[in-house]
Amino acid sequence: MAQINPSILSADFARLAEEAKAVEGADWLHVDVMDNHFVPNLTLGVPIVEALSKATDTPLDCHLMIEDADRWAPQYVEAGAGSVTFHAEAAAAPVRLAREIRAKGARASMALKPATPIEPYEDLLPELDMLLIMTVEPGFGGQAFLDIMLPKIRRTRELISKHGLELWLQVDGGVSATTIERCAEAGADVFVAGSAVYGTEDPAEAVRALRAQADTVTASAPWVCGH
Ligand SMILES: O=C(CO)[C@H](O)[C@H](O)COP(=O)(O)O
Ligand SMILES: [Fe+2]
Repeated sequence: MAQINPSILSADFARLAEEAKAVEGADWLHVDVMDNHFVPNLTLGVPIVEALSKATDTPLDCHLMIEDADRWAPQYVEAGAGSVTFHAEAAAAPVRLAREIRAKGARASMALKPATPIEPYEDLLPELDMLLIMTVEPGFGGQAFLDIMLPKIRRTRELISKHGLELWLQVDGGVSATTIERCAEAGADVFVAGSAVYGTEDPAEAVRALRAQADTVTASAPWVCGH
């Protein structure tokens, strides 16, 4: 079954706890951490992740768009994140970092910006629980989906299959009712959606509708393992 991870970036930051509860039933709550250095935007950090993890039963999927990921990522596990994604471009020692995240008890995930190819990271895939392919330039919600990322999603799915891995393949950026099926057809099975969830009247219903739409594709996909 496809997983839908609503991005809190598109929620009302003055009511974060209520907004987190509004999507209970989603698989994970996606939390975008930005430091105004790795990306030109600033959002939230460890204390807010800690507060959010106490405010909702939905596990937190922390997407760290920050420099010096090696130093900071483990702190997000300690703050209560169930999955921590660092950027390949921001990690000095990605293997050591992934092992540290796993050893602390969270799922380890690595993200690639649009211009970063997957191929140099092929041998690292067994160290990861999820790979995130950005389908916009990271930094802001509400941007248009980059179709040119579809071949990279496809190639990544092929590498995962070739190595017989149970790695989740996440897409993030511009995922909506008009783009989710293309992502699923290319091989994604975890879908982040910000504006397509929180920009609607009924975020919980938007999550259900997106999941049903993705499942029309993933239900028959050979790569989908029992999530
Ligand atoms: O990582 C992100 C931006 O860097 C966000 O997760 C993403 O943009 C979600 O928002 P939307 O679905 O509106 O594109
Ligand atoms: Fe994100």
